[in-house]
Amino acid sequence: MHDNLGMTMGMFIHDEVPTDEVERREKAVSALADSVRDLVDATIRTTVADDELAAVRAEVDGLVARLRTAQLPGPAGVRYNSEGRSWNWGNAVVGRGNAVAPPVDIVHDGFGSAYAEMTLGAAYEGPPGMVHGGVSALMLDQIMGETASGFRRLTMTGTLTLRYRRPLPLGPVRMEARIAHEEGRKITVEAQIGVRGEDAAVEATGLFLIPSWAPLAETEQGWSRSAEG
Ligand SMILES: CCCCCCCCCCCC(=O)SCCNC(=O)CCNC(=O)[C@H](O)C(C)(C)COP(=O)(O)OP(=O)(O)OC[C@H]1O[C@@H](n2cnc3c(N)ncnc32)[C@H](O)[C@@H]1OP(=O)(O)O
Repeated sequence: MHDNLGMTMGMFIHDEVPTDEVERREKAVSALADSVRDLVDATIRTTVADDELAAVRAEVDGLVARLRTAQLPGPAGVRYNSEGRSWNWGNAVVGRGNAVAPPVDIVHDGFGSAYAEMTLGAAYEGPPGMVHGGVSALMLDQIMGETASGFRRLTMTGTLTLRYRRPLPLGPVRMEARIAHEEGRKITVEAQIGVRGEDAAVEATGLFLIPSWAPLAETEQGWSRSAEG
């Protein structure tokens, strides 16, 4: 039988880059990702003529070639240094270098509770003018996982249950998560996303597990910034 323990702690990359250097690079990478996100939005909504599209495409291809002159052999991974700083610039939700990720900035207001406010544009559409249900699920999974972990322990999503109560319009949205219950390696998190100040559009309950291969105890320093399984 194929076991499911394909992951190990060793998959997290110890990368001894000083924290100030990580932060400098993170700023630069985030700025580029923001511009690329803008490019995605502009691509979706542009009505310029076909020959102008072709001209823009040639310029974009040139930029891609420049970035490819020096790059990692695979995904960005989850990295950490011995100062307790971690970074995961490719993460599908909070990766600072990931322009495909929605513009989410999760705030942890104490252990076991978090929120995020963001504006979702044309790139996240499902039903006309509404946020795609999978995008809501994606963002909720991340905030719930981070809430379960609190950057003190490693957690992975075991089960995620969503109830889509009403459509969520594109535009400014808010999500919130909190730990509802905890027992051994099992952490239950409740969350919701909706228009700020209105009833929730999507409610979520999730069971997050500290995998059997990960330390159960909290780390001494914790991870000061996002990492994920
Ligand atoms: C750096 C930090 C920052 C962390 C920041 C976190 C941000 C994360 C955001 C991203 C989150 C993701 O996308 S994570 C990626 C999506 N999730 C995954 O890929 C997980 C894939 N599944 C697995 O790797 C594994 O099945 C695990 C780790 C979930 C469980 O394996 P295990 O650790 O060996 O667990 P096991 O001993 O079998 O079971 C322990 C107990 O849990 C129950 N259990 C096991 N699996 C499940 C399940 N899926 N749903 C419900 N319950 C389950 C069992 O019945 C058992 O109950 P009992 O008998 O004890 O009663």
